[in-house]
Amino acid sequence: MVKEGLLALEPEVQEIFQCIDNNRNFLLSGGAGSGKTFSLVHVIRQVIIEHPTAKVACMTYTNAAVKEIEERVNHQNLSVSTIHDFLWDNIKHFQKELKSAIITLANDVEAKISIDEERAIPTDYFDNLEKGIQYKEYLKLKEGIISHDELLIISHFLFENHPKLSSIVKDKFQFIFIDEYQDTSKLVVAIFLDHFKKSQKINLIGFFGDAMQSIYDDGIGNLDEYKGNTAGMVCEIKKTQNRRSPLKIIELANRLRTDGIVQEPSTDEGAPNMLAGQVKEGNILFIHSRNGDVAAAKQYLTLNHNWIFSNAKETKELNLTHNLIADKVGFRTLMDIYDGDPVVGLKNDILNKIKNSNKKSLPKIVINENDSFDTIVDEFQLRNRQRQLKKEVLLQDDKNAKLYNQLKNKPFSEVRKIYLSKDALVDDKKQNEEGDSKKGSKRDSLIKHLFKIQNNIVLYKTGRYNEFLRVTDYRYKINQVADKRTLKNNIESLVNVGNKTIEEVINNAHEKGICLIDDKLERFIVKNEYLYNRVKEVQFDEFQKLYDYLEGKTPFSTQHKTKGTEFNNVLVVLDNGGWNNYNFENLFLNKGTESVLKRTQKIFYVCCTRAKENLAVFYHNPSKQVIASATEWFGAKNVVTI
Ligand SMILES: Nc1ncnc2c1ncn2[C@@H]1O[C@H](COP(=O)(O)OP(=O)(O)OP(=O)(O)O)[C@@H](O)[C@H]1O
Repeated sequence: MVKEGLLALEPEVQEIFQCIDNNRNFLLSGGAGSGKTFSLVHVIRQVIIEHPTAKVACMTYTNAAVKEIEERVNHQNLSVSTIHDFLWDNIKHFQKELKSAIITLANDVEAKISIDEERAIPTDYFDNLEKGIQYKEYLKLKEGIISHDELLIISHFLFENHPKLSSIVKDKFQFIFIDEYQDTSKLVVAIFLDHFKKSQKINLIGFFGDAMQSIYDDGIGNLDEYKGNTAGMVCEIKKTQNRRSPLKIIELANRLRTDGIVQEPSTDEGAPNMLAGQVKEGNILFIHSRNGDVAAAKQYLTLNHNWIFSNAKETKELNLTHNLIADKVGFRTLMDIYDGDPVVGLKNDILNKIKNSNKKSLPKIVINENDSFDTIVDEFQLRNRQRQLKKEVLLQDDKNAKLYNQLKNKPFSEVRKIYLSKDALVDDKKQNEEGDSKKGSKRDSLIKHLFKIQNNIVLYKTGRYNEFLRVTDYRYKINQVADKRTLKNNIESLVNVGNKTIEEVINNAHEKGICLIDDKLERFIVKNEYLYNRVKEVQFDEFQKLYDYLEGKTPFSTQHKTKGTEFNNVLVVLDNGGWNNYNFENLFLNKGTESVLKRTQKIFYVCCTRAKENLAVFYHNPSKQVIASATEWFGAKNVVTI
């Protein structure tokens, strides 16, 4: 029987439906730009047509994919979420089992969950929790709060030991699709492919992804051990055509792949890499210089190849870390507060020492938590006499000394709670409309509040008045025309932030009724006094630069966050910023520690394959051997020195 609309679909999607018809789980694999995300959307749409009563869950990592899927398939039977939210939604109501799972795991020395208690954890340990077990951005196991890593471990345990749970989820979702499967944890794959089998109910799991693009160390990498044509295994369907990249980039990408998969340009006239029935040629360049000046490379591309870096939608500069980008965009102070606080660093060193002494067979370090931070620091310095005295070094710098003095007399029990993470600042995952942590934004409440203020400013400045009226807190005050006039005056006085500090703008936005200081922010300030005192003094216009960066309005992105996206012009900066998990020299020499080499090869593959027209790679001061490899990969005339 010819199915509705199916013939219009690509052959690989038709193959997927053969698997679906035979109740076989499947894996759609293919190199970058082969159109996996595109196919995922088609599969979901077709499933909804063919199975109008079935519920479909789709899990994905990248913002680009969430947006694309939500925009293109807007249907009540489809729920798109992260894997973590999916798991939590499905286990959170089983509080009794959850509590018992955590206790069992905490008492198992092999398991990676530990409740910091001297004794074995009794079975009634969580009986008096008011809100039960909760899932949050941070971990407080004693209070029943689990975070990302624990969620995976606990979910795995529950599905492993309660086949009924698998039945419930299988009944709820007849189709479960997982995008970018290569970066999914092994535990998650085990839930869907091992533990689901313990239930007789029928549902279908589909994976989409590319083993060469597994760029996070905690992912499964590939599904090799699950591939097969028998029930419960995954049937692999390969996409070999490339629809994104021009010829030269496809050729380069084929060299970079280490698994022997060779892509060919698509024969599809409608594909983005086709022009008048021909696949585009494209351009690739390897630029190097002695001084490592990326700005000079950009100028070269602007003058000689007409790249327009101010067009953030078309042109991107990819750097390995947010830290490498902070100076270029202009949010260095904020980055240093969240990612380089020397005093909190010292506190973390102490905590790590204590933690390690618990694990190793060394004498256990016991401290008095009521002692002042200063006392504990001194104690630790005495113990580690051979090391440089960090405190003394730290105090030589006036700014650091000021920070140290803020904390030195506080009890250690209080200082230990100061937790700073750059994710709270630079997570690019937007919060959902309800503003809750639900959809997994790691931004903290202060940064979320600043985003809210800046959203108001941007909407007004860009003339999107209706949207502005929908988001501003002033909306509740508007009863008559005069109120709108007041609002206009208020927002106009807020828009020009000049040299105002973050604190001044927060207060200003509150007083003018544009963005009110809410309970969440108030609680945050009380709980995070040290952090707030630092952030509040930074100029608001520095935050505005960060905002533009996270909203994709600057030409910068990290190499990891660029996965799943595509741009006309891509400049890849090969600088590891001191992060020795990556080694770009060894990438070209094909040597070095295997794990580092593989990791670097994969990130480089991801970066190069983002380009739809032109790719340039910038390398600071390469050796002769690196240039020799680059010449082989890029072609002699495409290796230029500036
Ligand atoms: N069947 C198709 N017809 C027309 N355009 C397509 C088709 N499939 C994919 N494309 C386009 O080709 C480009 C690459 O597709 P897509 O982003 O889905 O690839 P991908 O395999 O998910 O890539 P990556 O692994 O790099 O994320 C996109 O611009 C997409 O819109």
